[in-house]
Amino acid sequence: MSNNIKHYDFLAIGAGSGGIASANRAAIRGAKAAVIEAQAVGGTCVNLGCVPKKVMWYGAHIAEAIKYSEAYGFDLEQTGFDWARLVQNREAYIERIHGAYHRGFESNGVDFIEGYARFVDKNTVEVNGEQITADHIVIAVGGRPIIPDVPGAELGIESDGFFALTERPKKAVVIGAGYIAVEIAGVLHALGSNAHLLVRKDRPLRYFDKDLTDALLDRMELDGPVLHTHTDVSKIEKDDQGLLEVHTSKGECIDNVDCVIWAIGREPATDDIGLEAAGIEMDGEGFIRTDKFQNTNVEGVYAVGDITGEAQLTPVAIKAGRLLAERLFNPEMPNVHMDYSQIPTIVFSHPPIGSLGLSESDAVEQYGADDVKVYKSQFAAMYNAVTPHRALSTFKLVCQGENEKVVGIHGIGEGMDEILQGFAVAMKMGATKADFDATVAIHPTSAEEFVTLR
Ligand SMILES: Cc1cc2nc3c(=O)[nH]c(=O)nc-3n(C[C@H](O)[C@H](O)[C@H](O)COP(=O)(O)OP(=O)(O)OC[C@H]3O[C@@H](n4cnc5c(N)ncnc54)[C@H](O)[C@@H]3O)c2cc1C
Ligand SMILES: NC(=O)c1ccc[n+]([C@@H]2O[C@H](COP(=O)([O-])OP(=O)(O)OC[C@H]3O[C@@H](n4cnc5c(N)ncnc54)[C@H](O)[C@@H]3O)[C@@H](O)[C@H]2O)c1
Repeated sequence: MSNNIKHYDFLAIGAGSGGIASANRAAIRGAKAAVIEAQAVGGTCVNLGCVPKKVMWYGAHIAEAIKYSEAYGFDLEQTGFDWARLVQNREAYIERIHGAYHRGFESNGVDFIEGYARFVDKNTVEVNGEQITADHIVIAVGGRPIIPDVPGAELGIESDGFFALTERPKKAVVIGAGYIAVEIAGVLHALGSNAHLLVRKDRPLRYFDKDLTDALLDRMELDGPVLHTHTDVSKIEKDDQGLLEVHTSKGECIDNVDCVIWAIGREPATDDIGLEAAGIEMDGEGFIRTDKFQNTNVEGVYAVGDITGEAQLTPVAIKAGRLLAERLFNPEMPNVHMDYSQIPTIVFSHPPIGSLGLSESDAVEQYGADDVKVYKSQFAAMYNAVTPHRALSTFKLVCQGENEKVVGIHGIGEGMDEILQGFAVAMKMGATKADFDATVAIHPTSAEEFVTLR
């Protein structure tokens, strides 16, 4: 091998959640490791996903608290809201995270290479005209938002564009029914935009337990944003004033819109990374499917994170990346792999939704109705109870079998985003309803509902 070709034990393509985690862990285990990134270190989660989204959600949370503060005795006069200042502070925070990543690379001995990588062969990639070789290469290139093929679609933005907004839209139309659509529409509404959410079927988040989405529909009806069900977009046009008109399949036109946001899913970023040069196979949608060890069809090449099409969540990419590095470089863990079952998830809606395991309908389908028992509570969280906003929370456990093993934990309500993690440990350990009942409640909380369900 020529001396001017850099060679590594482990090379990650993409410095997002999966790439960073795997390269750091490989280096910690003694491998000579590098990570290549074409854009900003941290990837989607840090720059265009979880982090900026959660900051906006906290902003929305404060707006809601101000709204109901009167009932708590406050006499506030809100004279304005500075979207630009929130964005500036958010981006400054993200800059600090970038710094922390670079310090992490330095202390672990990971080389950070800026540039766009393409495979030359299974052990070689080209970046900035330079070739780099590695014994092990992990593809962690993530995905990007989809814009559909609808007339005028380009007049809209997607989640990346949402985070680039420097002022609050006056009237926004969000199209889509998944996490991103629900979260962005909720944030816009709470921060004072006239926000509309357009879904093609009867409700957003259709793959979640129906009791949760029923409750979400009630909240949207009570609080907003305006939900348009059974609505497809047929075209988008610009009016004389430069505002947008969103035409729907129902023959309606939502006019005077200054921001249209597509949130209809993400596509894998595999189209231009030279997979064919290395003989790496994709599925029909462009995802790189792996076995449980994150192996692709080519020896020495792996994939982790969103690009695998598995649960597209940051902690999943991180865990899969770390476990891959352990398997490759830690002799004590030669067979370790990610367990993709029982992944807890939160939708940062208003209020948040938490979900883990089987929905009631999935449990019935899997085990039969006679083998499934559901415990459910609807209640007004104390936070709301003293305000005129008597909105309800819904918490439920789905149990299976004679010993009532908990196979599903679901909730929508204030605090649910922080409640689920601990219960996820219990479920992972195989807890039964009796174990929940044997646990002393913490009062007064919403979480105590889960251990007092009858
Ligand atoms: C709006 C939004 C909100 C989200 N909120 C949450 C949340 O609250 N919680 C949660 O768990 N998940 C959330 N997610 C999902 C989460 O961001 C992803 O699951 C996670 O970032 C996936 O990590 P990854 O490493 O697979 O890919 P990414 O984080 O997407 O990283 C891939 C990186 O690879 C780089 N890259 C691509 N091609 C190349 C190349 N050829 N050469 C070099 N670099 C390349 C890209 O620039 C990118 O930085 C959200 C996503 C979005 C879009
Ligand atoms: N809180 C979180 O953890 C969080 C937040 C945001 C994103 N994410 C992750 O990112 C992934 C991507 O999120 P997403 O919301 O983009 O995708 P998604 O796959 O969750 O939802 C896309 C939605 O758009 C709908 N859709 C598709 N084409 C459409 C069209 N032409 N018109 C109208 N609707 C259409 C689909 O029916 C689907 O409901 C999620 O699956 C999730 O794993 C997680």
